[in-house]
Amino acid sequence: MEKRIAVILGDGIGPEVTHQSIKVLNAIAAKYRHNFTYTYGLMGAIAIDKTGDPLPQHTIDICRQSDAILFGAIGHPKYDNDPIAKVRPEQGLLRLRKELQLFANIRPVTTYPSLHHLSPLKEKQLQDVDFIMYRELTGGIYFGKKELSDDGTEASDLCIYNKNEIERIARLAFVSAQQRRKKLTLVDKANVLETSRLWRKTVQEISSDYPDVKLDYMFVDNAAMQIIVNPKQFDVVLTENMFGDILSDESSVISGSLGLLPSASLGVSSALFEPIHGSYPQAAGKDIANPVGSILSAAMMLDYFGLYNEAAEVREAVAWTLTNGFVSQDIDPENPHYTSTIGEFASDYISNDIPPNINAKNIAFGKATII
Ligand SMILES: NC(=O)C1=CN([C@@H]2O[C@H](COP(=O)(O)OP(=O)(O)OC[C@H]3O[C@@H](n4cnc5c(N)ncnc54)[C@H](O)[C@@H]3O)[C@@H](O)[C@H]2O)C=CC1
Ligand SMILES: CC(C)CC(=O)C(=O)O
Ligand SMILES: [Mg+2]
Repeated sequence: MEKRIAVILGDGIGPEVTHQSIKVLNAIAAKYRHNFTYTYGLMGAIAIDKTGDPLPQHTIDICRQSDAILFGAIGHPKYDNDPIAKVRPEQGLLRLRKELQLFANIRPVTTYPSLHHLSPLKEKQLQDVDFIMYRELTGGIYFGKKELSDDGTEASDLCIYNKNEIERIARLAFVSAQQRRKKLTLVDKANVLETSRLWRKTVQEISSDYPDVKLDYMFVDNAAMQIIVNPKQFDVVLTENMFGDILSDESSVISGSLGLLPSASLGVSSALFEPIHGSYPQAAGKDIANPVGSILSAAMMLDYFGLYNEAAEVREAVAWTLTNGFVSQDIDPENPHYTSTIGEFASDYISNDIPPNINAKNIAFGKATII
């Protein structure tokens, strides 16, 4: 199969984690005789530095001309710490999502038994957790009108949703629930927010088209608590943009680290795949970030291409690295491995280059060589 992949490495750890995904995709391509070609575009702080624009037209063009987009992360402390900067890296990502109408952000949350003992949560809370979050991605408060008063002492952000925006992602979430455990939880703040009431009304109305799915509702403050105390109650979680942003970072604690969770952002004719984390600037260039969220995003991309066996093999390679202790310092600070080592081992596993009796404890920190 021939696929053109637009790659946006971005800022901070974006390049180093995305390079591991490319290693893994290349191993898949070689093994299954696919031809993946990569075209690179700039976005974020690096794009501002080089062009003055966080999303240059060239990047939009290559994204439109590709079959899928693989994205790292954007963001830089020089903008985070400058509240009056007018041009910001995040504007690039938000604009790209809007331009390509990437309205459905899908974030699966699973746990790995081999990591349970490293989790801050109790083992019994982690067993059998398997849910998927459908986060609306092109509407809501992130895209509403922003205002700052002339004297700079008052600010507002408008949260706006229309029925169509709610319905199109809700239908995807219902279909996902039909293919899973047939439960859909709408998370909102309908006791307070008019937009949330529109979400409830719209989702209620279309629920009759999916009679086999049990629909329930949860206020977002309660959901933030339930995700930690009883995560296995969830199957498909549907929510608006900002709530989904916050709850999915929180959900990553169940898996073990923010660095583990992948995502797919689907639109009408484009699809983008990115880990849910940001640019983690403290780790940039140190080869210590967890690449698994990015690698699993590449697996979601393979699913999107219809390459289900290949996607399953990438997930198997990741599970193998985690089970055998090839993990980064966020997972195991006592015995950490480099980002690049984990990527190499995952791709070697796919290429069948891994000796069966390999053990992380016999590997020097950061070196993909057996002692
Ligand atoms: N999609 C994107 O590109 C996003 C960009 N950002 C931007 O990223 C920058 C940093 O934001 P933060 O709030 O610090 O969020 P962040 O997600 O970059 O990092 C938060 C914390 O999560 C952990 N972490 C994140 N990714 C990790 C990885 N791969 N491996 C191991 N640990 C990891 C680290 O402990 C880190 O301090 C900001 O400029 C922000 O605007 C934030 C979220 C998403
Ligand atoms: C720029 C932010 C809205 C990105 C983010 O936090 C996310 O998509 O998870
Ligand atoms: Mg986020």
